[in-house]
Amino acid sequence: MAYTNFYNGNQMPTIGLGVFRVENDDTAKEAVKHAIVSGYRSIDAAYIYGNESKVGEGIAEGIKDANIKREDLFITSKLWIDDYGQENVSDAYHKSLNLLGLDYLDLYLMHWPGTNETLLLETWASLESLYNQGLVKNIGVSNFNIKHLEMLLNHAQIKPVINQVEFHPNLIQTELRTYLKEQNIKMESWSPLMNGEILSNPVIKNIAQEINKSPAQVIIRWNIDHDVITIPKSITPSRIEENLNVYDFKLTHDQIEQIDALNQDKRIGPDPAEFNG
Ligand SMILES: NC(=O)C1=CN([C@@H]2O[C@H](COP(=O)(O)OP(=O)(O)OC[C@H]3O[C@@H](n4cnc5c(N)ncnc54)[C@H](OP(=O)(O)O)[C@@H]3O)[C@@H](O)[C@H]2O)C=CC1
Ligand SMILES: O=C1CO[C@H](CO)[C@@H](O)[C@@H]1O
Repeated sequence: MAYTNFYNGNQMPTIGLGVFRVENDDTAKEAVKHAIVSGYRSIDAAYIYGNESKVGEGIAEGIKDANIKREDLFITSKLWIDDYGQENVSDAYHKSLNLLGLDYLDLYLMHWPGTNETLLLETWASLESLYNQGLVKNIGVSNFNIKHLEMLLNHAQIKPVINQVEFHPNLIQTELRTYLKEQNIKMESWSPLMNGEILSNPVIKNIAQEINKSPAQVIIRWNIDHDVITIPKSITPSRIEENLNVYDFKLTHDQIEQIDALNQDKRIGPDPAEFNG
């Protein structure tokens, strides 16, 4: 497993398993367990996904079956907008911990900026408080655009280590990526495979054929080559394994440029400037 360094010296696995739209039953448990046994060390969960309890069971069984320790894993969850505000954050954090069966998270993210600046800043201050109390190892944000980040950084005591945003070959986020690099904040990509849609793109398929890898592996490698942490979701054991198996090759400069050229600034999810849950 390869790791990405945060500005604070902590490290996060470059690839993790996403669990959005995974049923809160044995599907979630088995996918997470299979991922851990196959070598994954990072899981991207969220309260709003409604599956933290079965994800937690998968984590517990994965630790046992892979014969590793909790500290070997990097578990992320996200604070949903309904729980923003100073009076709610600590309860929401502990609610996620209880569901996951954990006593700390490696990373807790504000899931969306929302449209209320005061509430955003108050909520970030509450995350800082969790961090300062040693209850969570790292704090970060998700779906923040440059405007949200500038506002946050004007007030924050602690910088987010990460911004998790939509990123795939049709939305390459050049401006935001440059800004995050300048700020020393890591980018993490959600829906890296465009929820499967981009896998049949002829350019991607061509490159995959050229190097004898799958389209998903090409895109995941393209994330790594752009220094973007990524969390492809799969509940299919062979795909879970395939998506981690990208460390024995690199894309050429030309192949990276071909994929970059697929950009259309096209989102499959909401625009953070407007979305409010
Ligand atoms: N912060 C945020 O606002 C958001 C965060 N996320 C996070 O990002 C994660 C990933 O994004 P997500 O939207 O789930 O979509 P992805 O882009 O990861 O695509 C998942 C889809 O691709 C399929 N797939 C996965 N691997 C392969 C493969 N090797 N070959 C062929 N098909 C494959 C999966 O099928 P199958 O499962 O059937 O194998 C599934 O249908 C989420 O699970 C979540 O953790 C997502 C959205 C928003
Ligand atoms: O991570 C995500 C998936 O679930 C949420 C809604 O159900 C989305 O808003 C969010 O972006």
